[in-house]
This record gives sequence, C-alpha cells and structure tokens, in this order.
Amino acid sequence: MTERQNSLEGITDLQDTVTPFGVQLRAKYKRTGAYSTFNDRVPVILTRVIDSLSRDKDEIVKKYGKSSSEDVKQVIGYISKLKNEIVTNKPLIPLICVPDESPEDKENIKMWNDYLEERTKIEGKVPTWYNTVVLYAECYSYRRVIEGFKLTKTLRSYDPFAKLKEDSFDGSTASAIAVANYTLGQVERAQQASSAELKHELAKFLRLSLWGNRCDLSLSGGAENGQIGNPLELLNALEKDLLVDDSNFVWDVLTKAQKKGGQVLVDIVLDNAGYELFTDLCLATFLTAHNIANKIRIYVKDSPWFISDVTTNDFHWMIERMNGLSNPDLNQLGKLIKGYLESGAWSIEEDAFWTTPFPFMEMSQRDPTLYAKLSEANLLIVKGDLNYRKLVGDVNWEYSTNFLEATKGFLPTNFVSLRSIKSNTCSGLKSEQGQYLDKIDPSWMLSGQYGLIQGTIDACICSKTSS
Ligand SMILES: O=P(O)(O)OC[C@@]1(O)O[C@H](CO)[C@@H](O)[C@@H]1O
Ligand SMILES: [Mn+2]
Repeated sequence: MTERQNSLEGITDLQDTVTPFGVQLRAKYKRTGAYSTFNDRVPVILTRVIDSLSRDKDEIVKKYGKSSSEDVKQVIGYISKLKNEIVTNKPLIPLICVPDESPEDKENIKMWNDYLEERTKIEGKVPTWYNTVVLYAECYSYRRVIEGFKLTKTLRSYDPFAKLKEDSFDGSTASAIAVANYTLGQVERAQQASSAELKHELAKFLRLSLWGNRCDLSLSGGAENGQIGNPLELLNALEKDLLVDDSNFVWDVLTKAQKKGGQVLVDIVLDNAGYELFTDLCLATFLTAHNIANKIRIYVKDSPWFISDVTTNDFHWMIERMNGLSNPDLNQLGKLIKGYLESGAWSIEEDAFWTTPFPFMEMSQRDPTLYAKLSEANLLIVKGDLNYRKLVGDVNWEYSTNFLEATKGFLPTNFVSLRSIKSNTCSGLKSEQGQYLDKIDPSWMLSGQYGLIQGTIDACICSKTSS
C-alpha cells in the first residue's frame, strides 16, 4: 500500500470493493477505475499541466505579453493547490466569481455552485473527491483547471492541453493518411455504389470512428496514445472485441429518413481531438458525399475538457494541419471538409451543457433548448466513454440491463453510441457476456480494448422528417 493510500484511509470511507450493481460510480470504491482516477490519473495530469507551464513559460510570455509571466506562476500555484485538495480528499469548494466576469461565465459559475449545494443536500454533507459521485467530481476537476486560467488576466482562454492534442494527431498521420486515401476512394464512388455496398461501407466507417475512441489522452494520463498501423487492416482483428453491433440500426434509421423525403439531419457529439476526430470527420464525409445525410451538426466542447476533447480551435487546427502537410490525400480531404463547413452542409456547434457534470437524462430539464435541438435530428451519434457514462447515468448497471432502460428517458431522437469501454459501466450486453469477460480479464472495462456500436434499437423513432 502506498503512503497516499494509507493517509486516505483516515479521511474517506474507502471500501475495498467494486461498485455495487445499480449504484453510481464513486472513487471510494477501491476496486474501480474511479478510484484510480483520483489516486493516480488526475494528479498525474495536473503535474503534467504544471510541468508544461514551467517548460513553455518563455513561449507563453512571447505570445501573451510580459504580464503573463506572473499569471503562469499564479496558475502553477492554483493547480498545485488543486492537486493537494484531491490527494487529501478535501471538500469541493464553490467556484470564484470575479467582478468583471462575462454574463455567460457568471451563469456557468452559478450553475456549478448551485449544483454543489444540490449535491450537499442529496449527500447530507459537503461532497469530497472520493466520496461523491465520480462523474461530478471528475468533471469538476476539469472545471477547476479552467478556473485556474480564468482567474488570470492574460491566460483566460489558454488551453493547457492544446499541444498534447496536436502532438497526438501528428503522431497518427501515417494511419490518418491510410484512412484519408480510403475515404476519398469512397467519395469518388459516390454515384456508383449500390445500396448493399453503402450499408457495408457505413458499418466500416462506424467501426473506424468507434476504434478511434481508443486514442483518448485522459485514460493514459496525458501520455501519447495515438494510432499506429493501417486502421483498415486492423478492423477484422478488432471484430472479436466489438461486443454490440447495431450498425444495421444506423443504416435503417438513415435510409428510412431518406425515403420519407425532406432533409436528413445527423447530429454528432464529438469526443477526442487528434486521430479520433479525424475518423469522425471521415464518417461524416462518407455520409455527406453519398447524400445519406444532407446536414450534419457537429458538437464540440466550449472549453478544454478531459485533456483530449475537441474544442472549436482543435477542429480548425486539424483542418489547417491536413491542408498544411505534404500529403495529397490529406490535403484533398482537408479541402473537402473545409468546403462542407463553408457551404453549411456541416456546422460546428458549441453548447455549455457538454462541459457540465450532468447525466444526459437530466438534459431535458437542465438544457431544454439543447434537448429540443437534438430532437430535430434523425440520428444522434454520441462518441466516447465519458458521453456513454453520461448516457447511462454513470451507474454500474447489471451488464444485461437494456440500454434504453439505462438511459432513463433520454431520447431526443434515435441515437447510437460509439464507445471503447474505459470505465465501470456497461449495459445492453447479452446475458453471460459481461460475466464471461469478468472471468477472463478483470480489467476488461478499463482497458479500452472492447467496443460498442450501441443504438436505441428498441425505440426506433421512424416517423421523424426534418425539412
Ligand atoms: O470519453 P473518452 O475520451 O472516451 O474517455 C475519457 C476517459 O478516459 O476519462 C475517464 C478517465 O479519467 C474515463 O471516464 C474515460 O475512460
Ligand atoms: Mn474524451
């Protein structure tokens, strides 16, 4: 047992168990990924932020001016304190509202502070890092990092993870080139492909986008985790790790919508920048080039989030990068994507809800405008592990619990989750599937090895027509 674990014993009611079934994940359950979130990962991530600020100080001063030197020091102090609060399991504290805060920031701070009060009531005491639900505490940890920068004068919009995200894409360019080449080949066949071929290819692009989700940086604590090899050649070998495959449902939803006439609208809630974003854009390109979707709205985060999540800046950075690299396929695909954005076939959408701690079942009350907007879409594609946790309320469901039951009424439209499994929550498996995996590999839910293409197949909303 490490020194930190010893000191934690005295200040939390740590339990040497997994999370009981039907209960929300909390870091106090020691045999879970939630426990390592605060015992290992987040402190390591914070140390990395501190190190990168010290390392990049001169560069920052050059870009943000002389007074940013003091701001860098201030943020380093802030993040060191935050790290200490976590490792000593201190109570969560309200966010600070400075006098010249923008109206949006004020509203956002109020939301977080109101929620702290709400959770204090629910739990009968002020939440602490290990004792409260980890979905809230983990989201709050990233919101605190944002606050560290917002409290400065010059670094309010500094993204401490930008370089990591950029390096991650640069480390995956050989794989991206292979996928770009394949995607362009599909685009060229736009008029000739039969319906059976398109269905087959859609399943392929869904898989590429799903397995792209293995490349997140928060699970690796910020350590490089890009894609290597030719992802198309890897697809067959990965098939055994695909636990649920509702690709046919996705095809059915889209083609039924097409037959009804009118516009087919697809919403994509993105997860990570770098190679994962690249695969998502290839999926979207496939849908647009073949007129399977007429309009695609792509949702990004409004602030740096869980290290690798896509912000608007990351999105634009990647297109610039694709156009700047000396590879004709990346250049051509980059131009195509830029064109889709310029023509309005695609749009980048920000919404503050994606950087809140709320499970999606609460969206209709907490952000009714977003819920109504998503309900305009024929299909919603939800990327990644954190979004899956939010979809199913971050509960340790019995594995065979129906996916729709686990999402507890969140159903703005048909949706599909593309997720490589990295946390202790999973629903909609065949009975015995999860128990079998528990037996052969106790950490199967944390490795990202296994994946889901999981749709709301039992609630097909097929009457929808957008115009
Ligand atoms: O949502 P993503 O990018 O697929 O995964 C984010 C993630 O790595 O971060 C958390 C670990 O701290 C886990 O919930 C999850 O596995
Ligand atoms: Mn992520």
